[in-house]
Amino acid sequence: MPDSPLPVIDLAPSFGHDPQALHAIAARIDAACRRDGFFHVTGHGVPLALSHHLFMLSRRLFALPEEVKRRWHVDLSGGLCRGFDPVGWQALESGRPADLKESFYLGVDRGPWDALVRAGTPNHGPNQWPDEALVPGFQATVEAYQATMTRLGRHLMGLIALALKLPREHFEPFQRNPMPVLRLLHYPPQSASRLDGQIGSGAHTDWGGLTLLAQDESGGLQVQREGEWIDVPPMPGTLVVNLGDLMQRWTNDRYRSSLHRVVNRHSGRERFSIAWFHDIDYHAQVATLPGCHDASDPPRYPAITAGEHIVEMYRRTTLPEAA
Ligand SMILES: O=C(O)CCC(=O)C(=O)O
Ligand SMILES: [Fe+2]
Repeated sequence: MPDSPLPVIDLAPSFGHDPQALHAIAARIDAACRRDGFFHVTGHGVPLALSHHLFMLSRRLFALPEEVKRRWHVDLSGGLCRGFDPVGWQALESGRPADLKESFYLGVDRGPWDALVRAGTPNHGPNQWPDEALVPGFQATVEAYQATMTRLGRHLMGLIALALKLPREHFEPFQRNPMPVLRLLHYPPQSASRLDGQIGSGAHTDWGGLTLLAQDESGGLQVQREGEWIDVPPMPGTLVVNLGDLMQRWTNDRYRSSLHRVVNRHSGRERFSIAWFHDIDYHAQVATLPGCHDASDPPRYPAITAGEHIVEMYRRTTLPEAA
């Protein structure tokens, strides 16, 4: 396995009952969250066959003709951010040209009877599913992956609570009816004809709770540390975990939501990744955690509603539809 400048944390012992092992993992997570808010995890329990299968289906999906993919364009999701977004839809770094990537967004598949949907909660509703005949097994595999990542995300939130010297269940009330997002990403090869300054994903921080990222072997993900871009190398079988803005706010800046970007440097090579944004309940109030403020370090941020923050960030990074 290649070396990484980020810690590689084996989660396997955290699924057992040895309190010392748990304490040791929580301490490593604490250090990683304070430094960059970025680390690799092994022993995470996500079956390799499941993520391989999802990568394979993602390749199949993005290989479809553009006009077919546009049948599930996000703009057809009725104001939800669900479905296919082509190159040109998003610029994560303001002032840069559109990111050189296309993606497919999937959320919790909620029908019209769902209480949050009936209440008109932004971004809550049904997915747009590609036709089963075009990408056989897509829905079943996505749902299996979503279930696995929901469990892992909750598990990690428990470890982060321990890292913050809070009860392991501290974040449970914020994840009763959450709004996680699965995003399949495809970075076409960066060609000579690309626009000036155009890269796979412009520099950004993630907006929500945790991101759990599976990347293929191409490389290209970079995180900013003390003003320098450092590579987050692919390490087969591991996931990259990074904290989003809400974790930084919650911890009063003790934990970091770091700038990162994707530069697909291999000419002629496409890159695939799968991001799981483990976001909390839309209506969850994120206010400075106990233990993260005192008289000498009062809360730096007002309380914020998780969903409102995330929906606003979608709005800010979506480009007006190119003609
Ligand atoms: O594709 C990647 O490696 C990272 C994607 C990312 O940072 C994002 O979608 O927020
Ligand atoms: Fe990101």
